[in-house]
Amino acid sequence: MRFRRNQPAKKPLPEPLELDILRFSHDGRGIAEKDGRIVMVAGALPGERVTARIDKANTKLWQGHAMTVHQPSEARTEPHCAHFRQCGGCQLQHMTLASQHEIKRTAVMDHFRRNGIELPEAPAMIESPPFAYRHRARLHVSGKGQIGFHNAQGNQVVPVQQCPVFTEQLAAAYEQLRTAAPLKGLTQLELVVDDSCKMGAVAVKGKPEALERFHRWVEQQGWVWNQPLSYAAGEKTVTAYPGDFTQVNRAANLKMLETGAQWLNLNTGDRLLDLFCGSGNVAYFLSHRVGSLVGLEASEAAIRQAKAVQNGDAHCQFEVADLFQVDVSGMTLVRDLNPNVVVLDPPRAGAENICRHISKLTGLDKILYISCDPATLARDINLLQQADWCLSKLALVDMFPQTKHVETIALLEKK
Ligand SMILES: C[S@@+](CC[C@H](N)C(=O)[O-])C[C@H]1O[C@@H](n2cnc3c(N)ncnc32)[C@H](O)[C@@H]1O
Repeated sequence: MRFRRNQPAKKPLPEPLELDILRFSHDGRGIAEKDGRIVMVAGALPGERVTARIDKANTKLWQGHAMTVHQPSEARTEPHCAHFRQCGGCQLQHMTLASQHEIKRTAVMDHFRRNGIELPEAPAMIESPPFAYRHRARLHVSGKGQIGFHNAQGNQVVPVQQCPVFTEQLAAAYEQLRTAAPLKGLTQLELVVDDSCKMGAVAVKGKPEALERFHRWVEQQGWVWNQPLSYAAGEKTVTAYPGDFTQVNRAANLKMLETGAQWLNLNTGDRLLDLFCGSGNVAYFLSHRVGSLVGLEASEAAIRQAKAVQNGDAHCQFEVADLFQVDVSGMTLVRDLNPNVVVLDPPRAGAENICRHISKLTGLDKILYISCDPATLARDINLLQQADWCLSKLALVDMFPQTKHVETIALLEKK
């Protein structure tokens, strides 16, 4: 016989309550205070009085969502998408683009302040079309074979019919996929459209027979799943397989690269080291402006693509490297390059290890840091400042409108 220990009875959640929303959280929720406790309310804006249902209650923090808004803020707008609230993809569709920019600016400045960096002024925002910007999407499939995005908790697939942040071509392909593709047995797939409107779709996770069936269907549509797609990078064209990293917002990506190029003001005497280079989006945008270039990246597939588009660019070299493990200053390829400019474009984890050691590259005088996570960017810039680097330019890039995410680009110069 097995005995169960008595579990303490679960405390019931508090009744819905009326709250005055005081400020934003970094992820776009409204913050209120009640009896010395912080209450985070999804779908509520500063200045609003709302009735909120509490979904999670700890001693010091309650979390919930707005059921009724009694005094709407001027920053409030009607969400475009019927799935807003259920779908975890967008968090900010209920607010104007100007307020979205304000929260993103505040979030970046707060992260910098926490790391001891006071910004003299609010950084500029490189803007993007607010909708129809996304040319690539990672999608999930439910047990019933319905396709969509995860909910905010990441534990359920929301069967999305249409997504307003998809470009027109991606939206048309999504409709075809949703209504006609054999999805049962898959759990994750990626859909992408390249700069020549060629479609790609690759099953990422699922049962082997479901993957095979899906890829046969992809081929029947004239789409690709195991061939590279093409993207403009300035004067060059880079390629990447469906499922591999490419910037999701092509228009904002180009504006960001133009800003970076202007800040760096490169010439043919420059030697550029591009770390986390992917298949060469940044490297090829800048390659014709520099004398020599080395790109390093962990993905073998991406490096193969970067090498494949060199077209006689003998001054560009690309190699596979795990940049979280190696000290780049010790690599022969890097020592031979003797870079004076580094581009860093790491994943969300940032580039802490590199920032601790980068000053060993004694010829270096400029670092362009492109980041998709302001928390790790601020941590890394703090490290660089301690090693005699000075933050000389900073801009935000609205790479993911309607979502809480923001891209940031920073120029650091040696003191
Ligand atoms: C934000 S993407 C930037 C890619 C490229 N610069 C671009 O614009 O397309 C980050 C890149 O870091 C690579 N990466 C992730 N972990 C890595 C590691 N440990 N070492 C080297 N590269 C890594 C990813 O494969 C991805 O290509």
